Amino acid sequence: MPGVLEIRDLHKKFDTHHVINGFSLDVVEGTLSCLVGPNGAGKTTLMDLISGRLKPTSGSVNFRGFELTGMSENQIAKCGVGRKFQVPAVFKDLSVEENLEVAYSHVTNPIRNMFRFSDAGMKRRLDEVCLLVGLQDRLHTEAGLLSHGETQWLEIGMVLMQEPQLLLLDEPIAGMTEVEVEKTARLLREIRKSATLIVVEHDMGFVRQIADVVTVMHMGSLLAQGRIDEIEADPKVRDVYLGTEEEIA
Ligand SMILES: Nc1ncnc2c1ncn2[C@@H]1O[C@H](COP(=O)(O)OP(=O)(O)OP(=O)(O)O)[C@@H](O)[C@H]1O
Repeated sequence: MPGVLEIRDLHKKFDTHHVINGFSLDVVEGTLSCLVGPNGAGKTTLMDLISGRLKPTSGSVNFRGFELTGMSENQIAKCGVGRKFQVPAVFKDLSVEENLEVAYSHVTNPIRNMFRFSDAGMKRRLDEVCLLVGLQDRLHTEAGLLSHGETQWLEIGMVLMQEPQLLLLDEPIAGMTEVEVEKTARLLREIRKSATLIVVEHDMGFVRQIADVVTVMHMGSLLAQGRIDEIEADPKVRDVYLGTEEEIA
């Protein structure tokens, strides 16, 4: 099946340090892929290259026919690629609703910010997103007063305001309670109904819960890709990442 995202022979060097080393990948539309691999494998750098935060040394990142490598971060966002970082970047003094409004205006058009209260499209999206991330009862709460989990969901909501077709998430459950993790798993499966997701994740229990496809990186290259059971049984993945059976369990 053709990929909605096609990465070909991607390289990124920081001086002499070859961090992404001939990485190629096809991501199928409507799937939730988990990107795993040892510390320093290049996962975050890869997300930075897809979202335009970094420029590759060479290679191609094609999303829905658009070559992203020559585009700015903002242009890439407008093409439908949304990114959520591990550390939330919400505006703590603004309410949940205001944060979502700002996120909507930011990508559509900054000038829209001035007219946001009369924007019916934004209101519709705000209602949809609040319901999806479960913050409909916290609309008027200052973001700084939210729990850790709620803050993460707000930030996911802020990215969703831009209606991304591809959503990149960096370790979304870091620091969450068990209940929050369950809720986040449900949320990501729900988002998957209308978008493709790539989630960088270390927690293999969570990966088992959510992933359609698992992509394993090692030293800047693709080591393996497949269903979770295939990945967990793959000797080369066990060698460099998962370790022994006891460690997997
Ligand atoms: N701006 C930079 N300059 C130099 N080296 C960098 C830079 N950014 C990342 N690196 C190096 O690139 C390598 C890959 O880092 P990256 O953060 O992408 O790995 P990762 O797989 O996300 O690791 P982790 O799971 O620990 O977050 C590391 O050795 C890191 O030190």
